Amino acid sequence: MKFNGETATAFADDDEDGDCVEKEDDLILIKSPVSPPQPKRIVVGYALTSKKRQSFLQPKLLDLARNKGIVFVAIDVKQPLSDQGPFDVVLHKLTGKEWGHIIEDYRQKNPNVIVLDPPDSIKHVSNRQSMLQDVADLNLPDCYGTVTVPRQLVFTKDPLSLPDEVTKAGLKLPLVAKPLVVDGTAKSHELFLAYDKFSLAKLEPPLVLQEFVNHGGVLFKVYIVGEFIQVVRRFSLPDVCKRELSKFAGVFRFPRVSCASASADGADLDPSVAELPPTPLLDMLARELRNRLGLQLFNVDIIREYGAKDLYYVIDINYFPGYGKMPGYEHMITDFLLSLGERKHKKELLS
Ligand SMILES: O=P(O)(O)O[C@@H]1[C@@H](OP(=O)(O)O)[C@H](OP(=O)(O)O)[C@H](O)[C@H](OP(=O)(O)O)[C@H]1OP(=O)(O)O
Ligand SMILES: Nc1ncnc2c1ncn2[C@@H]1O[C@H](COP(=O)(O)OP(=O)(O)O)[C@@H](O)[C@H]1O
Ligand SMILES: [Mg+2]
Ligand SMILES: [Mg+2]
Repeated sequence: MKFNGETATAFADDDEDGDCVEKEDDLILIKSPVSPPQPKRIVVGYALTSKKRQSFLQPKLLDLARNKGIVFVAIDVKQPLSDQGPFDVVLHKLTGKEWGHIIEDYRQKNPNVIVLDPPDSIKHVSNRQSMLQDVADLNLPDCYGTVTVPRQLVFTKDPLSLPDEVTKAGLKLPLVAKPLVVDGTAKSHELFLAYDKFSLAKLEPPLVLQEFVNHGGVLFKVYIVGEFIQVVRRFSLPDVCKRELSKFAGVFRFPRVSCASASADGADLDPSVAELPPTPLLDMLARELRNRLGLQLFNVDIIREYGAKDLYYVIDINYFPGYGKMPGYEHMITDFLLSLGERKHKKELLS
């Protein structure tokens, strides 16, 4: 097409790849796309137990993710991981040493893939002693309250020597006895409340014996997803009074109260018990723990000592917890995955 002695061009239809084909007489020029670049699709491979798949990959998460260009792809653990993908992000929560080796090897060979989270960091929080060590070492400024851990003793020997060990360590009754290692089994969540130290001999080591802290029967679960934080209230064990302690003896198994999806958020609670920990305190705690633990997906169980307004105890840290119970979790997860995709994309452009 000629116009004023100059060559004018007209766009033909977009081709399949979005490149534009420009026709000029019998000359065909291929031009780069004129529309802004489309955001990259994020492919998330996941290796999860069937229980976790059901609770985490709910339709509301999958739908929102699809709308935001995030696709979830199941990893086949029976096939080599390197033959699958390519993935931008890998989410995993499976137990066993073998899986740990597979994922570590994959991480090393694929440094551009974001693996959530590193197996060594997960192992660190699967032991009830090491998981709290980082909290004990924190030394956060006290301006919004004090964060510490209950006094505790790790016991791995003959159970008959337990009462003596408890006396030597100077631990105060009652005690919570917890299996040392958390491995995803129901047994690793079988906890006991001990009213006297002699009955402890009935329990099976390795154990962590932790001083019970009265906290008004409410626990705060702080869910962390990268830089996002959300806190919910859950029901917990009731306080133990001195009279009760002098009246009873024995060890009592107690149910997983705080794990139940029933939230204590709407309950009619004593305001001094229900008041959430200050946001700046939780922000600081989450940031420090994320860095120290090297984890992005975890939650922290916190209690506040009854009658001591600003004294907080971290009692448990869980890797990749039950996010599906958290209201609006699908937004937090998809926003986080998008931020990872963006970070990965920028890194690739620079390399
Ligand atoms: O399944 P859920 O939703 O009860 O999640 C469990 C968590 O509950 P929470 O979100 O803290 O209320 C649970 O937290 P708690 O230890 O109960 O505080 C654990 O993280 C559990 O994993 P594992 O058995 O320790 O490997 C989590 O189990 P998995 O989902 O990882 O199997
Ligand atoms: N030191 C403690 N003082 C008071 N209550 C506790 C203490 N430790 C645990 N609990 C209660 O027991 C529940 C389970 O203990 P936790 O350490 O969180 O184990 P799990 O990993 O099985 O959730 C807590 O949610 C809380 O209700
Ligand atoms: Mg817990
Ligand atoms: Mg736990």
